[in-house]
Amino acid sequence: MAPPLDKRLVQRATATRGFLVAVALTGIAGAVCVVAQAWLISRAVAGVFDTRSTDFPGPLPGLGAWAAAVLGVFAVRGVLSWLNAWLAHRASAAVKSQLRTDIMAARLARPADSSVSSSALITLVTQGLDALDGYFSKYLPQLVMAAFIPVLMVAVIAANDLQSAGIIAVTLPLIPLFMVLIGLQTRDQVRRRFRFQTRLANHFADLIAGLPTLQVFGRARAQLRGLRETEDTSRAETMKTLRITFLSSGVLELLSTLSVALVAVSVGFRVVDWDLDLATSLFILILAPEAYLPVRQVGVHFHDSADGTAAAEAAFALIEAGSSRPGGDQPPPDLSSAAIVFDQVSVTYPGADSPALDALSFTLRPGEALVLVGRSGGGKSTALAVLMGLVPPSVGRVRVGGVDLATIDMDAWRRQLAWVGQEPGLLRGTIADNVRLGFEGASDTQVRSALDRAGGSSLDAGRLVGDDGEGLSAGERRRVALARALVRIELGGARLLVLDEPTAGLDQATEAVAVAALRDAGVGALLVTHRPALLRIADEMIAVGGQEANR
Ligand SMILES: Nc1ncnc2c1ncn2[C@@H]1O[C@H](COP(=O)(O)OP(=O)(O)OP(=O)(O)O)[C@@H](O)[C@H]1O
Repeated sequence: MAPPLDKRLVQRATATRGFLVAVALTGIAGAVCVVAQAWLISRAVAGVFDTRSTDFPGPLPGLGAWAAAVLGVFAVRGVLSWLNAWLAHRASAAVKSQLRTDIMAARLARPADSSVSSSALITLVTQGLDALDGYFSKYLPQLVMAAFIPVLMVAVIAANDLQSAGIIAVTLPLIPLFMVLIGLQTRDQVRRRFRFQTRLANHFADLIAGLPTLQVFGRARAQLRGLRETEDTSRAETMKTLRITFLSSGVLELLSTLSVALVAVSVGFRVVDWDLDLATSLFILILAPEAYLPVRQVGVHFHDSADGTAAAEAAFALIEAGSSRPGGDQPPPDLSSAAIVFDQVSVTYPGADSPALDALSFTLRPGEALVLVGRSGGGKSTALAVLMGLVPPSVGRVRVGGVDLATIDMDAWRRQLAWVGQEPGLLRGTIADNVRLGFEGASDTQVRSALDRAGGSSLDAGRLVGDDGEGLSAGERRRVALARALVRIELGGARLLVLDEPTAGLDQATEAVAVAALRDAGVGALLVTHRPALLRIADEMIAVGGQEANR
């Protein structure tokens, strides 16, 4: 079973401690109202039946005052319970927002982390964390109330009748005991359900993204079958969890009902024997279930919150992985005069048996253009990712002007780089907006000039681009990315071009224009390409993944 109180969740809830204290206080104030209400009802009812009662308020008309008092307490309880729910939801919203910010910061620290897919990340920050509502708005406040209210109830009952208080004090701990036993059985089930739900969400996201391919290959229907199977499994897991939830609340309900019945039997016998007056017995009978209720509710809300805690575990794993930011604090040496040295750099991705990049060594001097060549899958893109600080070397090191890249401030280092990837990342907005990612202050004329020199003279800078470059051809995306890199060098002060097949998909004439622009950029370049036009501007070729180098 998950611990009753997840320390990491509560520690993260720094913004919400005030809220949580207020939630507990309103809950306890509500319990005091319950005691007052029980007292009023028991006196009023006993007064009607027990003409010998000294508290008898008089004949029936006098009951009006009692009824008004009970209604007053009801109203106060209503307000307190509304306030309690409002505060709990505020606390939950604040924690979720804090966790989302932390997850995004962790992802930004390790943007190339392949251990969590984008769709899994999206599922986690949306519906995953929303499941924490149950934890913060129900479970946590209930846990605090379960710590105070039963003690208050037992103390009040003990002041009136020690025997009833004794029965409650003995039977009450059985409920948490059973909760622990049930929790031990449900822990694995809850985790399994969370995994299935995440898998279903990922499967669905993949399916939507790959729909055109699946249609062309005539596999869309087969995939739908697969989706249905995953959905069926997820439904079966949900039903299993629900069965356990209903069963466990039934067990806890039965246990507390039997315990209250014990109190009722003991009180009943003593009322018959005139050992206990009617008002006190009614008071105890009304209060007894209230002593068990908060503890029982903890069990109910524990299941409500289980999805949230499973999501929180996934969130913490991500945040903790992201807390080890690549790089350090050292300012990077200026690439106009510093050489980059790869010294026996190897990378083995998590879970892989063999290295993706094996003992790569080369020196890139200032202003030099160096091309990485080699078989597909040989590790060329991985070498570029190491240079940009997106993937840490598993073995070996990269030195810049003699300084280990692992100790350099990554933000400052990346300001010296202009990057064009195999699949350039474009954001929703205009083409000009995407070019300005290279340098925010670029004027319209500068954007236009960069687009022209990148072979994009036919591209309208004001044209809208959808999510992830939707609406642009692969070649058009590369030209926008090239223009962005040029702006980065000319206006943003970048000193090294990092290019991964930047002219793939361009026709010869457009490629010639782009290559000329890259040659004229006047900075060093580390590029991966198989295109002869680009190979010609290289000062040196480095073999990666087994192919011989050609000088
Ligand atoms: N994020 C990742 N997680 C796990 N393995 C990866 C990851 N990225 C790449 N790989 C694997 O590492 C190896 C090298 O990949 P990389 O993309 O660096 O090769 P490449 O030489 O650039 O290939 P290509 O010329 O086809 O673009 C491949 O076997 C690839 O499957």
